[in-house]
Amino acid sequence: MNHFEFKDGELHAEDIAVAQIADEIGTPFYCYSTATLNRHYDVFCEAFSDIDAMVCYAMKANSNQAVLKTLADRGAGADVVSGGELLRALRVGIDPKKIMFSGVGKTISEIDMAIASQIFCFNIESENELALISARAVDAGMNAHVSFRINPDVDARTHAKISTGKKSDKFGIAYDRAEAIYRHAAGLPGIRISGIDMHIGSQIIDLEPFDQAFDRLASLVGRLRNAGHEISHVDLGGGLGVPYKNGDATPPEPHAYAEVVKRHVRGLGAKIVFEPGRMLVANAGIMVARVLYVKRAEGKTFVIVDAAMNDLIRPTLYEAWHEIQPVREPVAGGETMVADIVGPICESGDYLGKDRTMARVAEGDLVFVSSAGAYGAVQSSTYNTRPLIAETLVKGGEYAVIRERQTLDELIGLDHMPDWLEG
Ligand SMILES: Cc1ncc(COP(=O)(O)O)c(C=O)c1O
Ligand SMILES: N[C@@H](CCCC[NH3+])C(=O)O
Repeated sequence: MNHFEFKDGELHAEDIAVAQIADEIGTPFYCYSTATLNRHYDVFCEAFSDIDAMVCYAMKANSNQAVLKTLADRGAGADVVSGGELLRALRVGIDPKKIMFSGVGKTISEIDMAIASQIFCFNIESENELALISARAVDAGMNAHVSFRINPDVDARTHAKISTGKKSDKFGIAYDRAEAIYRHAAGLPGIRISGIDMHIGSQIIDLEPFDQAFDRLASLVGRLRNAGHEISHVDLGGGLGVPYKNGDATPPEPHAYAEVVKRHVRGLGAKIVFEPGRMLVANAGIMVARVLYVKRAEGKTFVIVDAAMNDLIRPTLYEAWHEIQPVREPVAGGETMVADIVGPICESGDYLGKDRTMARVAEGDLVFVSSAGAYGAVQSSTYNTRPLIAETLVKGGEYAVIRERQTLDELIGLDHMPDWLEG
């Protein structure tokens, strides 16, 4: 469900015409809907209302402070993967007791910051990280609450670049080594074991891999408890896919996913933690761009827009499909065209969509790219010295700019001239 709809022939974000925002702030920009964010969060939580669950939003999907605060105000905790994300979460007032720290490469300063903040838990991914966290906690005179991310060696059947639960992936502790590392951790100072964790990948549209992985994790929990370890929470990660393209296999609804979850963990008597990212924010956002040129080449038409791969890299990085349509509602039976929708960047990989049949557009028209709320703005870059674009948030009939478009002076000003080039 999302709140981007055509009304009176024009795309609206909730109750505001997207063209109005474009006229007022210029293009390109991201636009998010508060109502969709709230709705997605509520649907996910409702599916787990009958168990002890904690939802830690995987803020890597969209870490804008206003988006984060919208979800935090609804009750979300945060799954963070860097000191920067931790700071963002603390700054919007998320209770440290609802913050998990994931990731294979936590640095000393990030570990110190998380220990000092007394977060809910570190998800530890290696023996070396365990040793470092133990040492830093002892130095700080504190105990760090930890769980271990277990790699269940399950194929999530998603894009290879976003699959994380096979033993060939860099993530987690090998399933067969789990009991040994818990035994070792139990004897370390500064370490307080509190749970277990897994995350097998993203944009998963099939319940079977979840089923297999949860089954493996639940049996491991039994063995760890028999060995005397306290497993008071079980973190099942994120990964639930979202619909991007009409006609593709429909991803499972949260309640179907919840059934699989509960089948495996209901009897464990543990708090169940989730780290959803994409399913909360992907369809709560669009990217809006303006057509610069329509270029007819031999056997091909290119719609060149003012947004590019630096603003939304998913199409070229993961061959991802995002629906692209004009902001003015196409009339039934109107003229169509087949085109590649591309940006101004000097790479043939700079496209937002290829061979798309769409309503005919002309120079100056506005188009929008759907399902761009997750892994959109957060993965943007300034390649070709293109400033980071604005982000907006709509609520009812109002909108706010929640991140200004970067100015060229800000962008170029990040460079420093060494002494030998001065003058
Ligand atoms: C550790 C961890 N948790 C949660 C997520 C969120 O995944 P998704 O956005 O697919 O829900 C990710 C990203 O894949 C992740 O790496
Ligand atoms: N960036 C990826 C998802 C990565 C998930 C993070 N572990 C995407 O856009 O699909």
